[in-house]
Amino acid sequence: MTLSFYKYQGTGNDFVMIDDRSESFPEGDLSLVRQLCDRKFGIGADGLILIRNKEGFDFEMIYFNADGSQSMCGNGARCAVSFSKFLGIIERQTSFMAIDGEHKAEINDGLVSLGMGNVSSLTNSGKDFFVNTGSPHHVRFVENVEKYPVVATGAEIRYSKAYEQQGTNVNFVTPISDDQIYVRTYERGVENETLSCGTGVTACALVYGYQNDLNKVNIKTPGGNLMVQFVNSSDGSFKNIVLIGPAEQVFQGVWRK
Ligand SMILES: N[C@@H](CCC[C@H](N)C(=O)O)C(=O)O
Repeated sequence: MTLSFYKYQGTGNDFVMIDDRSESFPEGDLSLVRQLCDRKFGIGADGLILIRNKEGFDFEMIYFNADGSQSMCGNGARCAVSFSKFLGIIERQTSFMAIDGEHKAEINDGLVSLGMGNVSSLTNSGKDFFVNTGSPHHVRFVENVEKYPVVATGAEIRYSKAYEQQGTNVNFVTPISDDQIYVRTYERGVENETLSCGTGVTACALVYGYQNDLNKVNIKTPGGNLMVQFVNSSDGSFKNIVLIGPAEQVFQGVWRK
């Protein structure tokens, strides 16, 4: 089998990107997805994205975590927008389909602004929060996130009774200033910490915005900086949510097996 691919990263969350408008990728072959994402025996990535044609939209993004499971991916979607521009499918603005529905996005000077789905509520989980931003996210505020045991505690929460059914991503947050937070994320489907998680930082920004009556939050992650803007209704519901940050092509190649 021969497969042409591109590698993209968005604040260090990295993806194998495949132009699959011909629909030749065997999308049901999850062991192939796992193999391609394997960092020792494959190309290596947090996830794999197929770009396909979709009637009524510029394209469809089909996202797989490194373990073959599927969900919405914010950083992956920003990379998919950048890749679609590279392929000549879009110019500056787009409307595309993802697993959680339609998204609109725009590229300006390498920065991708991605419209996210509305969030109707934040749920309290003890002192923590749960928010679904297209993917499920547990949010915990901690003293010093740079020193926090993200992988050990993240795995404990992800596999806890409360999330037995679907699992969850787990975010740890330390405020840096009135409008900036530092976020580290344990990702379901990668089963490890990633350098950044787009739906995760969005969830954390909404919780911080709710607590501090903000409409915009800057986020630092181990992989770089992001910004989330939103209309905050002050009752735990949010609309016009936009995730903004860089998305870059790293290399292209051919995989043979
Ligand atoms: N890295 C992603 C989130 C990918 C999905 C997640 N691991 C899940 O299974 O819920 C992002 O940038 O949002």
